[in-house]
Amino acid sequence: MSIDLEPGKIVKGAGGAILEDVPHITDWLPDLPTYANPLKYHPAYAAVRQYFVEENDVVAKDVVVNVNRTSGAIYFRRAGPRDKIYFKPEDVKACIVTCGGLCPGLNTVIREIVCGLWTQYGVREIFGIIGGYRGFYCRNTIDLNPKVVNDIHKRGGTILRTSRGGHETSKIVDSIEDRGINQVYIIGGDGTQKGAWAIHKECVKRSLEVVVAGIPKTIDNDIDIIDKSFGFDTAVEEAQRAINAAHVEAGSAQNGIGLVKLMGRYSGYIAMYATLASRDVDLCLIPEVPFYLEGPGGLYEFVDQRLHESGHMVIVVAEGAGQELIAESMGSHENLVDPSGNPLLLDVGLWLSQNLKSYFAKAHPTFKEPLTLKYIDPTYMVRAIPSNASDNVYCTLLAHSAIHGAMAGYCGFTVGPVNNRHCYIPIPRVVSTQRHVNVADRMWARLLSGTNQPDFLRYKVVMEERRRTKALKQAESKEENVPEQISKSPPVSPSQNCPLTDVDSNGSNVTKQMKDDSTAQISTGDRQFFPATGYPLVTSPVPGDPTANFDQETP
Ligand SMILES: Nc1ncnc2c1ncn2[C@@H]1O[C@H](COP(=O)(O)OP(=O)(O)O)[C@@H](O)[C@H]1O
Ligand SMILES: O=P(O)(O)OC[C@H]1O[C@](O)(COP(=O)(O)O)[C@@H](O)[C@@H]1O
Ligand SMILES: [Mg+2]
Repeated sequence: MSIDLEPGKIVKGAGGAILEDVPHITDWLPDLPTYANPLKYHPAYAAVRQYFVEENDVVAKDVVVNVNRTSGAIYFRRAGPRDKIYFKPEDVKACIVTCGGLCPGLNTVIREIVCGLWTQYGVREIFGIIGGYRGFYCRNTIDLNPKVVNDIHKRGGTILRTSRGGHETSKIVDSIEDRGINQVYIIGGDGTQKGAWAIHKECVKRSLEVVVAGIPKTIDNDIDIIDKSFGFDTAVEEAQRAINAAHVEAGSAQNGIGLVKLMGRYSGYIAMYATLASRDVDLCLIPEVPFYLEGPGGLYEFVDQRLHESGHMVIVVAEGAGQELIAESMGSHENLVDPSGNPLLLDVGLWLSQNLKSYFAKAHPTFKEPLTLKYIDPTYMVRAIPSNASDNVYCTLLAHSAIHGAMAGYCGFTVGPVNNRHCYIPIPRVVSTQRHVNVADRMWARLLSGTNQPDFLRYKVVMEERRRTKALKQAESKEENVPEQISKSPPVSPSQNCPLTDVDSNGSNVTKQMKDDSTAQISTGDRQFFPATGYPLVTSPVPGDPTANFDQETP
């Protein structure tokens, strides 16, 4: 998304420090009055010394730095209650909306925004927008108060319902204006936050006395900058149950494989953490590491080896893994998207199950007993549950940080912890890049050393060879001349030769030669991937990219 930080919001501090600040309602309504924060007189908070955040308190983006390169360090505005607020509590009309996919903890965030506004600030008019963004202009609101939301944190999902698509900025802002809403709390992922920024900009354009606060939600943990998203820990914990079941099934059969598919469209965090937590997983496949099946260093070879060693194994696959490989093996297919424009994924779990079964049934002579493969897909079960204890506390902090920011007049922000301290991050900053598992940092190395799985580094070479072989076969079957670019492929140097075992149409093993060509370009229908790596095309740093932020350890 090409939205930039507002120029006036990059503040230079002492010693070369840079504050990436968030908008404030006085940026476009400079003469607004201020009011004393009622928390000063609140029995619970009045006794807490230094409860209020100082105007110049900031949070460092990076805490691990080179001592010789501290100038130019980036900071965000610290979250928390301010001494002065820009809304009289009795004048506040707040609304809450949830958008995008489900995530454990949504109801807790709703509950804590309602209870926080009600009990800390004395706000009495709080509305729920039903069914995501389109609910602003298609549905009536519901009244929210502490009684209505009292028990909702014990339930999965969102009492406000959610949806994809339907973001029509002007209709939404018309509805905000018509209803007299002046605080808008928007809970959702990267798509939702982009929508929140569009709403904020429209409010500024219309000079409305309205603040927009974003609370980041993503079960995939793919929102950049913040330490971790709420519901992620719960999802990883729940995934353990599926992995345990897969392990039991696999261990109770000769040549047993338990295959578990977990969520993660572009980012394999759930799969990686579930693998690290479980210790029963032999192979973890994530979107950031494209894999291949046949030949040296391939998946079949590893499965073969692990089954011979242990008699069973567990594979965890993130839903976004192997998309290019599947698309390529399917030939032509439709590129479908959901109503928000997110690509609909091909089912890697089913595809992998079928391929493993047919490969080991047809092609593997050393197996005396057939493969027993159990495929478990707990994806929606993992995200439909209520949040666990630590996520509940985290959701509370997010909600409170959001209401303190909004009452203090800050807006156009996404709230979240950076290095464990909550802060207000300009929305453009969190949506301009997507967060990925950094396969060059120590967490992925821990996983590799635990599973001893292949690194699939020869992926590009294998894919290029597959395409060349396919093109040759097609040309031969059409009894045409071999196309010039295929027949004249450069000779392969002996050091680059590596055998690749594949299966011919009779099920026999065929050994081929392939060329190590790391500059190979990849094209797969209309689906877009990073050409040199096969990683899906997204805007953030990717593994192997020298400009990637290697400082950031995974959470
Ligand atoms: N670039 C965008 N601008 C405005 N609204 C968007 C944008 N991308 C997505 N949205 C809206 O945000 C909502 C949620 O987006 P989606 O991608 O489905 O989930 P998530 O927010 O979890 O990433 C949808 O209603 C969608 O229309
Ligand atoms: O079936 P749905 O609702 O589109 O959800 C599937 C997608 O939702 C996710 O859980 C997260 O999506 P968002 O964060 O974009 O809402 C993905 O992992 C998954 O691909
Ligand atoms: Mg998203």
